[in-house]
Amino acid sequence: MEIRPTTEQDRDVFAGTLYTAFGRFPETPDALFSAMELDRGLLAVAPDGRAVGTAAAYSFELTLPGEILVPVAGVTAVGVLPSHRRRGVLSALMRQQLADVRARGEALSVLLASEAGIYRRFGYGPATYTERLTVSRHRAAFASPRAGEVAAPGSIEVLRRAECGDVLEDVYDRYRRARPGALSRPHRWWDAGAGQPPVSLAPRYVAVHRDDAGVPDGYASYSLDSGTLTVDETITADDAVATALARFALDHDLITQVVFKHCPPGHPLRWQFADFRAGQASDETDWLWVRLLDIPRALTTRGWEADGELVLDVEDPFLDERGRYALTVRDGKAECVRTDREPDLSLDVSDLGSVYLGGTAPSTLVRAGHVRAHHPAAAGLADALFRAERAPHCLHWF
Ligand SMILES: CC(=O)SCCNC(=O)CCNC(=O)[C@H](O)C(C)(C)COP(=O)(O)OP(=O)(O)OC[C@H]1O[C@@H](n2cnc3c(N)ncnc32)[C@H](O)[C@@H]1OP(=O)(O)O
Repeated sequence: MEIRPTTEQDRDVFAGTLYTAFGRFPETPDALFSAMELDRGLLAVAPDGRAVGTAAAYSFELTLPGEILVPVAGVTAVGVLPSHRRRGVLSALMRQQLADVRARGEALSVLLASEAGIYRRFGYGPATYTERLTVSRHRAAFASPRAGEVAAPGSIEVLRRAECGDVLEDVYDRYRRARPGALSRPHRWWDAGAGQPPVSLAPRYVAVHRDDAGVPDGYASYSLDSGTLTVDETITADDAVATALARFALDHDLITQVVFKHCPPGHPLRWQFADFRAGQASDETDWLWVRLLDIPRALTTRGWEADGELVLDVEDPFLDERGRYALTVRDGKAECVRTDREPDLSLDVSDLGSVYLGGTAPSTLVRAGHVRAHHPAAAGLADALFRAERAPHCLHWF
């Protein structure tokens, strides 16, 4: 079997193979295909010349703790024909793709996993989480007066998605730069309506918040159905604006409940209600999976809030690599060098991916038996070091 890069001429065969892998019959070519970077695509071709597997990657920027932006590969469009599964086609695609990502100089690769059982073996670990919050409108009074005080000054205008122009793109871009775990949404995504609402052009209303000077600083896209107002996403870098947009949704007439999709775990909204049980969290799930391809570079690039030292023994079975690294953080800057000192923790590269953005505590993985702590203080030390001031969150779908 051959793994070969794709070109524009492969668009139809790539799409056909991928759709068959997912068992779908799209009536029109998926808008997502207009955002596809076919120079980053791979086809697995059987000896008879038939394409049997696909993989691709988008070029995104990921925000790391410390508001540091890095280029990453956003792995996507992975599929193998049902007739050719469990013969190593995906493994061959992943091997080639990881080599390509490294060759491009990207230290990290990320993805959303269709099934959680697939990607650990390739070195990916779940790193950000998301949940939905369902709020009964009639129990949603804020604890006054304190919670009301944090609402932002400014105004809200309701637009249709098609009337929003560049507003959503601009607001999203400011938001994602300040939010660890967030991905860029390249212009062509907005242009082509590639993705989920409100990136797609599906009919939606959008509450656009503007500050006192009239500059858009937040939005919530939503739809109404059978008494439920569903918010696809609330995007703002300002907590007070998020509060104003939540209040707007909760005060909407003709509804009994508001469903806020894509909330980061620990969202402050529940704490703002007089009745703590007014909001119920559900459907917690992993979102972004992270894979480190250059461990010293990845560790020295992210921001750090606590000083400390840790020796990590990292195994990467898929790439047949192993390394022991001394990570030293002083004044928020990290150094990471190979060492032969005794390790504090031994872990798989997928577990390093899970803790990298600060969204998974190393001690949880020690307790789960994934990570080995070599002395009693090691897990606590690692927790203090990897913790991010703000939990990473990603809601971009790709
Ligand atoms: C980022 C994204 O695009 S996510 C989308 C992923 N794609 C899909 O879910 C589409 C439907 N599924 C498929 O197309 C295929 O089943 C794939 C791509 C998931 C797997 O392709 P395959 O060619 O069968 O995988 P391959 O034979 O290389 O398997 C490698 C290993 O992963 C395991 N594996 C493969 N798929 C799965 C799965 N869905 N769940 C658990 N384990 C899996 C195999 O058992 C094998 O394990 P082993 O090394 O211990 O023997």
